[in-house]
Order: sequence, then C-alpha cells, then structure tokens
Amino acid sequence: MSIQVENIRKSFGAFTALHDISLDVPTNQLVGLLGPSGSGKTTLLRIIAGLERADGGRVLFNNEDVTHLDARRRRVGFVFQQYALFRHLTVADNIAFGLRLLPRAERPSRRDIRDRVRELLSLVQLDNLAGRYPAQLSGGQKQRVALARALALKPEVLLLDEPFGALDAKVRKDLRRWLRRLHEQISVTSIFVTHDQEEAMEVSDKVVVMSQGRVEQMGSPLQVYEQPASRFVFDFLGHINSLEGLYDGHNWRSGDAFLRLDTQGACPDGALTLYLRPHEAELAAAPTEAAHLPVRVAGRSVFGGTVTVELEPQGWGAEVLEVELDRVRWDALQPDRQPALYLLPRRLQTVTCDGDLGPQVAPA
Ligand SMILES: Nc1ncnc2c1ncn2[C@@H]1O[C@H](COP(=O)(O)OP(=O)(O)OP(=O)(O)O)[C@@H](O)[C@H]1O
Repeated sequence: MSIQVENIRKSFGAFTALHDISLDVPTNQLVGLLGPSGSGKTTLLRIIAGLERADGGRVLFNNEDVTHLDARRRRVGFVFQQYALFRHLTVADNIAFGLRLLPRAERPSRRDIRDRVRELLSLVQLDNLAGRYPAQLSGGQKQRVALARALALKPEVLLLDEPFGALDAKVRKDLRRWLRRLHEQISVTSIFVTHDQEEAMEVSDKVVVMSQGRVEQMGSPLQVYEQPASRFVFDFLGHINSLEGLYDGHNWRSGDAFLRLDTQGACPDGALTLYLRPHEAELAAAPTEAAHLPVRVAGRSVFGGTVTVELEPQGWGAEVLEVELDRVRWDALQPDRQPALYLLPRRLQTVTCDGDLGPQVAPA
C-alpha cells in the first residue's frame, strides 16, 4: 500500500503546526519522520492515521483518497511510545483483542485466532511468554507485544510514534535492528516518528527531516547525511564543529590558523563559516601547506576502536572541537609525546554569510 500526503495543512488556533506538507511513501517502505520536538511529526502521523483532521490537503492510500475516511476504516496499525497494553489480559489475549472485537461476519474462528496469535508471537519472538501479564514483561517485550497486537489485523499501513522512546539505549538498539528485520519479513508500509537521528538513519529506507511544520528534506539516510539540503539538516544530523573565519578567495584564516581552500568561486571574500564533522579529520604532528590548525588535546574518551578527542584551538577559534579518530592511528601518533598537534580536516562544509550551505571543500 503506497501512501501519498498532498499539501497537508494544520493549525491549532493561531499556531500553524503543519505548512503544506507533501510526501510519497512507496509500498512496503519503512520511512522515518525525524525532527526536533514540536516539528509536527506526531500531528502528521495522526492525520495519516485519521486520528486528527487536517485543515487542507489530502491523504491517499494506493491513490485512493482517504482524507475523510474514519480512522477505523483506514485499516492502519498503530504503535505508541506508551505500550497501552491491557493490564488484566495476558500477552496472547492482548494480541487477540482486535480480532475478537471484529463483527461476527469478519471474525476468524477461535481456532484461527489461536493460530494467528501463535504466528504473531513467533514473529515478535515471544513464543514463551504467551501466558504472562504486561506487568511481568520488560519494556522491550511490552513494545513487541504492542507491535504484534497492531499487526494482528494484517494492516497494510503501520504507524509507529516513538515506539522505542521509553526504552534504554541498549534495548532501543536491539529493537530497532529487530524492527528492520521484521519489516523485511512482512508486507507493510510503515512510517515511524523519532527524534533520534541514529535511530532514523539505521532503520529507515527513507528519512523525512522535519522542522517547524515543514519538510526540510526527504531522501535515503546516506543522501540526507552526505548531501544535506539545508543548514538545518546538516546541523541536525550529528555533531558538528563550527569554524568561523575570513576567506580571501584562496585562504580561510582565523588568528594563527589557515586553510587553503578552492571554493571555485562559490564563496565570496569575507566571513566564511566551515562545518566539520568529527569523523572527517585527522590529527598530525606537523601542519601541511594547505592546513595549519594548531590544537591542544583537552580530553579524550576511548570507546571500541574510536577515540573521541576534545581539542582546544591554539591561537585561533574559541570553541573546543570534537574529533573522532581511529584508535590505532591515534596510538601510533603518540600524542602525549608531540610538542604540538595539528588538525587536518579531510572535508568541510562551507556556510556562506547569508546562512546557506555552499560547496563541500577539502584543503589542497
Ligand atoms: N491539540 C493540540 N493543541 C494545540 N497545539 C498542539 C496540539 N497538538 C500539537 N500541538 C502543537 O503543534 C506542534 C507540533 O506538535 P507535534 O506533537 O506534532 O510535534 P512533534 O514533532 O511530534 O514533537 P515531539 O517530538 O515533542 O512529540 C507543537 O508546537 C505542539 O505544541
């Protein structure tokens, strides 16, 4: 089932929560709605579900207009952050609940319901817990029950609102991998809301980045990360170091530091900000002809094969910079024995004085 959202608008009193949102979700894709708190993700999801009315625009399922169709008749499965399981029902009865409520003509036989519940329990890997009550489950298990319950009526559209929001980091990580695999096993078109960049990037086929009720960019996780459409998208997807300086057409300078950059005429002379992602730099014992950025190590933390290093610029810049270095290369550099260290960016994103993104550049 494909989903099209066309020019959806929604206001709450004088406040516009959604400005003219359009997006296409192809059949069986898993799309992540990503954005900061208040950007309109939940409102959009609720409009797609039919739980909220839009002020304008249309929602189409398989090219059929469902804008005015009641939520129950849209046949969507819904999973919220809060599990909302029935406390007095066992896991199996929670999953069977929607099937048992169907009108007699549509309701499967008791045996078929039992088989369907068994099938769903196996899908969400909870075969052994059918007889437990929600209070006897962990948060991650409860959320898998909620998902099984949402899938019981074989929806073609699954909408998930921060489904792993209330869980701790490790469980979240396991569950999102599990959701990705599950999505490959079943035929369903899913939209899930998250404000967690890593989650959206890891799980989604496509990411929709939202800000202040608008879509900033829609694309594959790699596209939005590598080719951000706006400064907001660049800022929002992961940590950045911001280097402020002046550009003269050849060199970017800040105090004692410089970078030789060819912006191919795209950046005028004057103030030029450079964004540097933590993983797009090296540290060296000597500067190069194209990069002279003296730094001092102010802190470090080792996690697996990566060392995250805090660097204080020496004689330029004010802010502490954060870079992520390969641990083997870091050890080989023997940073504590070096009289001076230099940052060598591999790739930088230019931000022009009017705040737009310019070209990506490398010192050369
Ligand atoms: N029923 C309502 N009445 C008034 N304002 C509302 C209502 N629902 C949402 N809003 C406002 O609309 C904006 C978008 O809210 P929404 O819940 O869609 O954002 P969100 O991106 O899902 O945020 P979060 O990640 O915090 O859940 C917010 O400013 C919110 O305060």
